[in-house]
Amino acid sequence: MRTQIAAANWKMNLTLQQGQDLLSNILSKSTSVREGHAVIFAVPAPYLQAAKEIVGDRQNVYISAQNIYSKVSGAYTGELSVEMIKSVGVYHSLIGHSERRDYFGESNQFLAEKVDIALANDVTPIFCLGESLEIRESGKQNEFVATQLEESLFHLSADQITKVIIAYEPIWAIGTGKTASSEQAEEIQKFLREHLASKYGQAISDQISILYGGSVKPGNAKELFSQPDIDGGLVGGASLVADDFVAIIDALN
Ligand SMILES: O=C[C@H](O)COP(=O)(O)O
Repeated sequence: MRTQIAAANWKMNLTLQQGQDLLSNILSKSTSVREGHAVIFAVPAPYLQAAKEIVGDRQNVYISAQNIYSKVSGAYTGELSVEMIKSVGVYHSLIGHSERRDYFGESNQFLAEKVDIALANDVTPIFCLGESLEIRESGKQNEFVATQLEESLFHLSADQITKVIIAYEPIWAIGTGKTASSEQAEEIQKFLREHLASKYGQAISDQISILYGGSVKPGNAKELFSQPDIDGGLVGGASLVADDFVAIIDALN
């Protein structure tokens, strides 16, 4: 059984106090996260340490960065390194969120470097991919996400790929209130798993958690997460509301 994951992405929202209150509130309502499940909070960089302190030694709850740079240290003003996040006890990072790809021009090749630096430093990449509305309407979504996988991840060894969490996020469903139907999401996530299997074999592919992201809400989480190739969600807007995110955690299989 693959790990079933509810991952919150706060994006560029909340003050420190608001973030601390939200996290404490969620953890007080979701007191234990059972084996086989994981709850991850991708918080703004200045809050990583405080968030980590709130989580303490709770089992299966993790704090994540929203981005890392492809180098360990050096003259890269404004960037965040794996060594920095590890120094505050954080061992996860989103990599390749569509907002990073779109607004900051992050290419598949550049993201491959970020994945490499993360894995070389025992940081788990939560690697995001997904197609735009234009690509979806042209019917080329499978081809597009296959290229994203190939160019950023297919250089990894079988051992390395099992350490990556993948999040499929159709750009047209992010923050728009339009969710991919559970059939649409399952269809492409099944394809992603088959594509991983074509490279690494079914046994390896079956170990990789593939999350769905894009307007996940309490009302649709259960149906999405009950699909065979959807192993939880990467949640933006609804992760900013304690009761909503707790309901999404509760919807994990
Ligand atoms: O990282 C999360 C995704 O971008 C989804 O955001 P959303 O739940 O607000 O649509």
